[in-house]
Amino acid sequence: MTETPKTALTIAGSDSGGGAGIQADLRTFFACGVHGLTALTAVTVQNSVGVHGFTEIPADVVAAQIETVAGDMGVNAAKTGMLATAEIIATVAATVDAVGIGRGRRVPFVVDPVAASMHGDPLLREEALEAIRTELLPRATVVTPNLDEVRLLTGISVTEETVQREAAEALLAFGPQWVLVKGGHLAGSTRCVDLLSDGTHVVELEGRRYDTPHTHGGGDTLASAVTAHLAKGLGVPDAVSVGKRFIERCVAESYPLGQGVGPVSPFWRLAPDSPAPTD
Ligand SMILES: Nc1ncnc2c1ncn2[C@@H]1O[C@H](COP(=O)(O)OP(=O)(O)OP(=O)(O)O)[C@@H](O)[C@H]1O
Ligand SMILES: Cc1ncc(CO)c(N)n1
Repeated sequence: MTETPKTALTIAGSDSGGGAGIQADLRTFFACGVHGLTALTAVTVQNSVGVHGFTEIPADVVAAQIETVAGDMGVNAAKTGMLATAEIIATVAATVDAVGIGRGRRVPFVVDPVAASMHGDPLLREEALEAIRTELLPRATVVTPNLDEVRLLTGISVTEETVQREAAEALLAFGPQWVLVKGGHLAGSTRCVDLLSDGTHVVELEGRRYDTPHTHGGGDTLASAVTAHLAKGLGVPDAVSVGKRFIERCVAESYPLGQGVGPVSPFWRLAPDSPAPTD
């Protein structure tokens, strides 16, 4: 018999194109050596060109998925992706509380406050933003907004790296333990810097910026890699640092697919000479 791997739960939407959402989360969990559990929140009709619509899953079914795997298999770390509506967000908040997931609890909780696809198509109903602020951010061990999400949540436009700190402070005021302000959308630089802060420790995670349009699923893949490494027992700064090295390589290995934006790729992890960044 093989030893049981750690488990990571993703609470997220499906991307029919397979590059983002729950599909990206599962392949990242696999690539990082943890067993992936899922609570599906919405089904998007999506390809490399954009999101053509979505249907959400009833909130009680989202809750039941979380409860049923947590009660039987146990969850070592969890993350959120697309949550679609204020009702689903409130239900997820109550359910993670009930099963011991979240800031200050046994199980670390990564909140990726997904608001729109990289094409600008909405993945969250407008009225649900306030629910992210009040229901999810206070429960987050780490929140991982991109720059558009930073602007929506705080009103701060990050146009240069120096403003990432101010944005992190503004987000910390909503109550998460750590904030990771991702810098993928800061154009015009050869480096790609994400800023991690808990208000006391501020860490600049610098990576190379690759000149590729194919970064679909990058945010989901980073948040999932962080979640996987939290599940394995790393602390937040180490899990984020490993996650950043993981996503950097996934962007380097991204590929074209379809007429639009191709996905980042964790396939390099399958090569026998490619140890995980923590190995
Ligand atoms: N061209 C690039 N080269 C290297 N790393 C990148 C590049 N673009 C983004 N990244 C990294 O990928 C991760 C995701 O960042 P980004 O800000 O793009 O998130 P996102 O907008 O949520 O992603 P998504 O494309 O899934 O919507 C970050 O660690 C960022 O630094
Ligand atoms: C389902 C889904 N979740 C998240 C994203 C953001 O990458 C996306 N495009 N689709």
